[in-house]
Amino acid sequence: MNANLTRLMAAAQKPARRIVGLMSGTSLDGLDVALCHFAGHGPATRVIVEHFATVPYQQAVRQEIRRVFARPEVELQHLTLLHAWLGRLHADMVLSCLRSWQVETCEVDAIASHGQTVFHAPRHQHGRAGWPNATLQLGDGDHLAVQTGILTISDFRQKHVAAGGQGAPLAVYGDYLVFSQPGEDRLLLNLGGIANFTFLPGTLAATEVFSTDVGPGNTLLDAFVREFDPTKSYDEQGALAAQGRANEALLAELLGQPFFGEALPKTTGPELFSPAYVRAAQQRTGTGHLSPADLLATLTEFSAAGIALAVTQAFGPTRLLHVYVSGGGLHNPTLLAAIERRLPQARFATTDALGIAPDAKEAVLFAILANETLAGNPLSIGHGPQQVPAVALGKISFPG
Ligand SMILES: Nc1ncnc2c1ncn2[C@@H]1O[C@H](COP(=O)(O)OP(=O)(O)OP(=O)(O)O)[C@@H](O)[C@H]1O
Ligand SMILES: CC(=O)N[C@H]1[C@@H]2OC[C@@H](O2)[C@@H](O)[C@@H]1O[C@H](C)C(=O)O
Repeated sequence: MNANLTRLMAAAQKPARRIVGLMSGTSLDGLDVALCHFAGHGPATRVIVEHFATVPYQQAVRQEIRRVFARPEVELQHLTLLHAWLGRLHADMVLSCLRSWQVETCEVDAIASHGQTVFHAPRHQHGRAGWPNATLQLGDGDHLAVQTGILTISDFRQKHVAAGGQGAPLAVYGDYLVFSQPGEDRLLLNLGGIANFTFLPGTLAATEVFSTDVGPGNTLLDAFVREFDPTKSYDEQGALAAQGRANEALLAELLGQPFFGEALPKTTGPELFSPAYVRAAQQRTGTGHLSPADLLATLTEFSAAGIALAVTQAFGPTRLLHVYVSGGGLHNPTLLAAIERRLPQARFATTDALGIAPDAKEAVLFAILANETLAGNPLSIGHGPQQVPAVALGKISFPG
């Protein structure tokens, strides 16, 4: 048998394994690297995060990604180069994390790499009749495998699309396996560039589980803060928004986007929720004069309102939900306060209460997906339009 396959089978058959989960999200803040120790798979999965770091992207890296990020038209050569360049950059970042944690590459069974989303195009967003859902992540897994010498599983979203999904949210698989709790209706709310949640019923009925994007999280806040002050990349602690007052006319106009009326589950991205979208809404409502603080206050309310709308759409206004928050938006108290005010029926905590640091959660989720691809079986989750594709996700890259 090919030596790579022998190694793959050995990794798959181990009772426990170590997987490095990688996530670089729509905020372009950096690469999240989580070294996870797994025992078991499927509903018996036990995961411990041994080490976690966010390796920040240098400004120059962000600029290279922004040349193609969420843009319908790009320079094809640059896109091509980025695919290889990001693969190598991510490999260097993994190797430097492992060095600083004093972990040898031979002690790691696999890397689970999400890659960098550069364009997300679900059907409802691209609107081309007869064309499928589509999504594109860069940072090819072969480069990671060859540069690090570690078996790499990557490009998880394509199989989801191939099997009828929109390529996201993939959080549902890992959330279901590690965060379900009998007797507690849980909502795992992630506040990244885009906000999403997974519902985990206290009955543990897998058919009721689903995951959906709900609208912008931080993406618009970041974009306008950058525009007001290019030296900043986000509204530190939500301080600017806290100084302003939300403009109700603009808020209502922003919420008029048909995305908010669509059935759950659904996905979106900065392709739709962009500064251009906000400016057009400002023009229609004559609110182009808003101060930076008032605009940030309005956009912060917009993110909170999108989340509350989806929760109410799914569960009605009174259901008691235990919400566990993760993602960078957790560091924005103005955003959190707005969400809590709009969901008075919910109890809030962070995923720390569930044993996973909120900043590490998405990287851990991809490690869980790789663990399932290696050792698990396709999971049957959801029902009807909320059915989650029951497939093994990701592509396997051998180091040699
Ligand atoms: N101290 C802080 N104050 C305010 N906001 C913060 C702070 N730290 C992080 N954030 C927000 O969190 C964002 C990063 O969040 P995160 O890493 O969860 O996003 P992501 O994974 O890139 O997004 P997605 O989940 O949509 O792919 C930053 O861009 C910023 O908006
Ligand atoms: C296409 C894409 O990269 N989507 C991301 C993004 O960031 C948050 C939200 O939009 C979510 O749909 C998804 O990531 C998480 C990890 C997911 O798939 O569950």
